[in-house]
Amino acid sequence: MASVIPKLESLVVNVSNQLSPGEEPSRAGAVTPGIKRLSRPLGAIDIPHITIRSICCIGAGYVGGPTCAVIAHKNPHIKVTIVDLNAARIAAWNSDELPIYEPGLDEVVKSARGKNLFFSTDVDAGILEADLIFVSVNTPTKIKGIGAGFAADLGYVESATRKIAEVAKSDKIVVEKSTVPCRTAQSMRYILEANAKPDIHFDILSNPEFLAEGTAISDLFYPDRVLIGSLDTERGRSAAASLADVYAGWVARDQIITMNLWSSELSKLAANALLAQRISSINALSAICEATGADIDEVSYACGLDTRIGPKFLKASVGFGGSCFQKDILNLVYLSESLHLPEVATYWKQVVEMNEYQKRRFTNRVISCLFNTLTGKKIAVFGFAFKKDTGDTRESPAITLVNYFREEKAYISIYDPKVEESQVWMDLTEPGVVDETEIVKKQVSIAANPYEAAAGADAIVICTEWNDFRETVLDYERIYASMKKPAFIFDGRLILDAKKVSEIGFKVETIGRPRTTFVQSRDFE
Ligand SMILES: NC(=O)c1ccc[n+]([C@@H]2O[C@H](COP(=O)([O-])OP(=O)(O)OC[C@H]3O[C@@H](n4cnc5c(N)ncnc54)[C@H](O)[C@@H]3O)[C@@H](O)[C@H]2O)c1
Ligand SMILES: O=c1ccn([C@@H]2O[C@H](COP(=O)(O)OP(=O)(O)O[C@H]3O[C@H](CO)[C@@H](O)[C@H](O)[C@H]3O)[C@@H](O)[C@H]2O)c(=O)[nH]1
Repeated sequence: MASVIPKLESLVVNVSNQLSPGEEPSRAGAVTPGIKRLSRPLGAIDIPHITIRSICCIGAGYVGGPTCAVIAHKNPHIKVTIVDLNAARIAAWNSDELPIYEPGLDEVVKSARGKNLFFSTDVDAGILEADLIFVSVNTPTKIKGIGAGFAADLGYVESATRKIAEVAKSDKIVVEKSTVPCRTAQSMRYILEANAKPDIHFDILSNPEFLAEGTAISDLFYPDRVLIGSLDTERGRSAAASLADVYAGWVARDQIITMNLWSSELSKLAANALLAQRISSINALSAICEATGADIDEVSYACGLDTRIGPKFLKASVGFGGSCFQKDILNLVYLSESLHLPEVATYWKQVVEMNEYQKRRFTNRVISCLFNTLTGKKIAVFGFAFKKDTGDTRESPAITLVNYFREEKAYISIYDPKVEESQVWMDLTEPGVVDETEIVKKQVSIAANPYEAAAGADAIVICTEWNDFRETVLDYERIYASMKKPAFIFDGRLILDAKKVSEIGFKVETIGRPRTTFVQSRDFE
């Protein structure tokens, strides 16, 4: 696998003159009868196109699973088969315990599974049968080789693409669902055409996914937009029309947008970069609030009322996590560097650096409030998932914080309502290091509930904004009674009514609000 990665990457960043005549992406304003392109909705389809009867999705992960389950649920006439090499994951999709937690997902899967929705490890059979194939495999940040730490590892995309070329015996529409660097579709086309059987044609579309974890089902049911990128050729437009029909099973036509392939690929990276940038901006301002007496929630509210800014994604936090934001921004940084645009690269990199700073800054505040030492102290960590309503811990800020606390020789007790215990040990250890879990367990334990986590603790640190941690849900008086005194709460998610909780006796420290306790050098109040 590793040996093919540089090949694909070099194609991705060096293809400026490699399109065939007549296959140049459309120019601004070009309108094809029946298809409105370039940010305009896809209207009534009056160009010939095939009706999709069978879909295969390669990759049964956080995106492939929910997205294609919803497609099946909303299109009972389409057979949808989701395939994956991971047999345990497929077995879980076929069981009562789905492999991912997502509100509403169980109902959607149960409505269609066994009727027109199937989960299988038989990748070849899925490909053979399908008219349209989603490639929804992982595209993690490369950890070795050229671009390590920044570039997307396209090995899984390449491998899935080669498999399609090897197996297909009829024309296929191949859809990039994974988040990929700009011009990956070109690389996929080279691979498909170079390996295809005679007289078999592949059309490639980009159809990035914008769902957020925790709200995946409602995001899929009511998307802000569905984006389809295609070549501006007759075949490209026709393939886009076929995919648009699938979404039109439940999405209004004027929300289905078509544009050129490269705009579509870049729009996905751009949307994530812009969202993450808002969080880093508000987190940077939270540091100013803490030092001045301003309140970040009030600042967010005031700014968000400006209709040009809007209120969403302005919640200060202990830092953004999740499998996408950091990975996709680093991908954009790498793309910018590959295109010899160092200033652009530096600009976006700062969004990630600010996020790292926020996690360090919050940890420093915990240490400083706890009288400048964590040695031997017990810290209860409330929440380990990267956000509420998911069991996903990828890039969760809680992992970074727990590691910082460990370095300070604290004992840490973690409670999260959805994260599996085995996942916590995986996240806190290096892969392949023998017996490391046993070493970690000397300092870290997993609690069955928040009361157990907090018992005997010096401080609670709220890392995830689960509703379960609000003072309206938890009995903080009981928790206070069980803790060492002074008992601290560090609210890294702005979910508590600090006044109410401090009335119980807690010392409450909230991100983006001035310090209330043990201020040595300056009186901020
Ligand atoms: N997680 C999200 O919320 C989200 C949202 C939008 C877009 N994305 C993007 O979607 C893509 C998938 O993300 P995810 O979170 O679903 O990843 P994931 O790791 O949960 O799932 C990917 C799956 O693909 C399978 N796979 C890899 N190579 C395969 C192959 N050759 N054949 C069959 N199966 C194969 C893996 O076994 C895995 O189960 C990524 O590019 C990601 O950036 C993710
Ligand atoms: O105001 C905010 C909003 C979010 N977050 C944090 O940001 C991270 C990401 O949250 P969110 O964007 O809601 O979840 P994701 O599942 O990572 O979804 C993002 O990444 C997906 C993968 O590309 C995209 O499809 C989605 O559109 C995009 O929102 C989480 O740690 C949140 O707690 C904040 O700190 N403050």
